[in-house]
Amino acid sequence: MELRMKELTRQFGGFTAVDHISLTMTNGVYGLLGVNGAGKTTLMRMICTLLQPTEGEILFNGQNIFKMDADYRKILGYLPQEFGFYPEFTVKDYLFYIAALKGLRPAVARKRVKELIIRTGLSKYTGRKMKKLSGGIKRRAGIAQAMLNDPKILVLDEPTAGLDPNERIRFRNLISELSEERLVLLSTHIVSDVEYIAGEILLMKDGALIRQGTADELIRSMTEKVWLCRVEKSAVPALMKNYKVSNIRTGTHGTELRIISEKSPVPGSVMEEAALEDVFLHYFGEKGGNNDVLL
Ligand SMILES: Nc1ncnc2c1ncn2[C@@H]1O[C@H](COP(=O)(O)OP(=O)(O)OP(=O)(O)O)[C@@H](O)[C@H]1O
Repeated sequence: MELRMKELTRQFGGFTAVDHISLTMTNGVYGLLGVNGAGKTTLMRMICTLLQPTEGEILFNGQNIFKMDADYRKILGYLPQEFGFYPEFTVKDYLFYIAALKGLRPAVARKRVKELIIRTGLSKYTGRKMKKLSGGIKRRAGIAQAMLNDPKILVLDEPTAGLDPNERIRFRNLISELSEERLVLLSTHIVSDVEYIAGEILLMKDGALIRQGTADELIRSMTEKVWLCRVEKSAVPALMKNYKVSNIRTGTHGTELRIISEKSPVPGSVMEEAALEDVFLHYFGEKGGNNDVLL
């Protein structure tokens, strides 16, 4: 299986939200990582045929997905950032409703709903109204609906947004499990969401794909280094202004900063091994302490 984007572009008026992206994906988990407004949702909406490209094309096994139309949607599952549901529906009603919309035969729908309720850990909540579910449980229902047609391509837009750390880990594990024998594309601006489960990480900035690779490959692609610097508290504002600071820890013996920089920022800085969070800051971070995406 192959999903291929060729020079994919989407403009809104004069603004280019997705800028000539060329990419080939096969089975496995792809993590689309970028700051807010990078163009992740726009890209995903095109992959889900909800938005026409201004230029370029998307091919599934060589066929244009917009021409494949319903045949393509049969093999697609999509969890949007905000997904609509009738608030009065119970989880079970909701899943059967989506199964009907997807054109599943009743016997198949019954089997799939049952399987997915177990797989997504929804057994306790089947009779609960959608409007009464917590964010994490609602997203489990969202994943279950996206999986109803056993899609070959599963697209998840910020599936962990607003989840607590436990739910986030549960979700990651679930996505890993679901990724067997299918392509999963998930978008996030949280590094840890993709660090362990994405075989391939795609870095998106201002509509373009600026890098792709495994976590290790991306770490090796850094031209800057990571430094641990212990300084007096009074030196912190100047360092924050002039460097990309990924972490600050204040202790009894002064303040320790983790800084991304080509050269040692202050005498006595110790070079540290880079992590994926540092890669994010290397490519997306700004000097001047404006790194709230990370902190
Ligand atoms: N329908 C639209 N009309 C005009 N501009 C749009 C439209 N949809 C998206 N944009 C713009 O395109 C850019 C990319 O938006 P998009 O939602 O794809 O980014 P994103 O990476 O998914 O961000 P977020 O993580 O905040 O959802 C933004 O500047 C956004 O304002």
